[in-house]
Amino acid sequence: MKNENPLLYLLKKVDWPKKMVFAAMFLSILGSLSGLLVPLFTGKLVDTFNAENLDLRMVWLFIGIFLANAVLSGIGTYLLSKIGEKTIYSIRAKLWKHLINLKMGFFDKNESGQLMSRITDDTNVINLFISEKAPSVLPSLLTLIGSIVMLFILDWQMTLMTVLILPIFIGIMIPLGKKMGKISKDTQTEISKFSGILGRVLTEMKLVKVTTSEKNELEKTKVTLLGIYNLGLKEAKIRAIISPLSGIIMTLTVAIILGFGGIRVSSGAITAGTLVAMIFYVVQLSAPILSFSMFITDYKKAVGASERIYEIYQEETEKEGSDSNRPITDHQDITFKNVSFGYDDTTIIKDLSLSIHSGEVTAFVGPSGSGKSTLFSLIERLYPIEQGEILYGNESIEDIFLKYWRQKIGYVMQSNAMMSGTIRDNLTYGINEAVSDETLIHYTKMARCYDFIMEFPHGFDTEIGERGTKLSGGQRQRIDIARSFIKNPDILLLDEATANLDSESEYYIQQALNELMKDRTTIVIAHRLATIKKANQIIFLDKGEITGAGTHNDLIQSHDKYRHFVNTQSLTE
Ligand SMILES: Nc1ncnc2c1ncn2[C@@H]1O[C@H](COP(=O)(O)OP(=O)(O)OP(=O)(O)O)[C@@H](O)[C@H]1O
Repeated sequence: MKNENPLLYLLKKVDWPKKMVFAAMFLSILGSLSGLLVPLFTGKLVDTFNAENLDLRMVWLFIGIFLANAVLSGIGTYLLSKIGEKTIYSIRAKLWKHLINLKMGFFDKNESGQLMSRITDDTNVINLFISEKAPSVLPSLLTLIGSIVMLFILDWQMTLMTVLILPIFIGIMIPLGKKMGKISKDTQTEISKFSGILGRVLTEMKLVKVTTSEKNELEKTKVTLLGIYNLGLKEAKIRAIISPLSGIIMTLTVAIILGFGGIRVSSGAITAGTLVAMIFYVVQLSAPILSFSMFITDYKKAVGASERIYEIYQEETEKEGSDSNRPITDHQDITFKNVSFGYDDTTIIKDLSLSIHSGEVTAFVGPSGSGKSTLFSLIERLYPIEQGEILYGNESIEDIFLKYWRQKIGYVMQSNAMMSGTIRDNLTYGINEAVSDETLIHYTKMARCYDFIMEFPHGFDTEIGERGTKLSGGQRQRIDIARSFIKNPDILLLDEATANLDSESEYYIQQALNELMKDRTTIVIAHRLATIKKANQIIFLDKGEITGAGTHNDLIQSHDKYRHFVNTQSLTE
């Protein structure tokens, strides 16, 4: 696996349009072969012209071959490019599909801007290679080999002298190509770093402004931008060597042919027509030689870009769990059995066992960093459990089809995550069937957000800006709650927001939550005394361990830390 060619690895993943590949190859081969006849006929024409009996049929045949060559090459090139475009489409679509299904841990480790750069910039480099460079390989190769063969046939001694230059050329090109590959890989890394910074800064612009960090951020990007600039210069230097070198080799070859050719024509060893044909072939050779010399560098660039995409492919996607058709019984208890978990080496959840009864309210309380949100992530199966298991009824949640499991759960996050788009888009995000206006009105009324939505001129179709920035914190919470109403989940994970809201807003949210929690298994990270008092059981979590469980009254009497917690946390009444 280690030494696998990453570009080849990506190409193997593509669904090739086999018939089209075959047709395109056939046409390009035909085009190249007919192209090889053109110099030969030109030579013949020169010789016949000299003999004073110009054969008109020959002229027509020549024009015919010339036109056929042009048309065949044109169609062949188009088809090859079409295959290139299809290939890159397939690579992008598959990469995106793989990426979106990766485990949460991957997204914790990688900056979103950098990932975006891999999907856009890196695939662009590969795109250039596949849809523009690679399709010309076969026709170029045929023209190259064919022209050399024809040259040998016409005059092998003279040809031998000219092709001796080729190994020198190749000997220079290969190390240059390698260097170019490395530069390209470094450039892509720098570009993705730059995209990473852009992504980070642009999404947290408010933080940048209020901390007056513009200058610092500009300084950071300066280094990266200079890095990209210097790498660009290095690349330009190599290209500056390659282009004139190819020119020199070309001129040298033509000079040899002309010099020796002149002598051989005058000595009668070859005809003038043969010399014309030979020069024609040498000229025809120059295009493929040039494109091959660049091809090595473009290939190295594409391999460099593929390597970074290959790395993403080596990351594991989320396990879907078993059979997608097996139904799951609703309203089951959730049981943690000796669950241990850590994001990396440090254990966050330690050998935790607990039962969450169906239809009841279980509240988690405990100091910051004790692992409450982590437990929610484990229930959502965002991270794989290291030891133990979580059961739904008698079945491990890992065995339930992932999509079904997550559809059973409504998660009202503390951050009240929103997508840019309209209020309607956000209310129905993740819901696959059409949601009628009546349903929206019904549930937004239950979530106490209908009135404020209607105050906007565009109602449900109001744009809320990136991550809902055009809404207030309280408004976002209620839209998030309404979203959960519409989803109608069996299990509700509720991370109560700690944001201090005015008493009216707080009252509405409380009403909405009470409504939402009815007839569901509710697991709540509680910050409101009202929620805690209502809970059927309260779990006190401390450094990933349960140190107390019971009702509010039980714990107030028996658990010192709990009593202290309730008294000092100034929980919202
Ligand atoms: N994605 C992550 N990667 C690595 N470590 C993490 C991650 N998320 C949380 N942690 C760590 O896990 C520990 C528990 O965090 P968690 O968010 O579960 O605590 P919490 O009890 O919900 O805290 P709070 O009440 O402050 O939200 C913390 O030490 C935190 O640093």
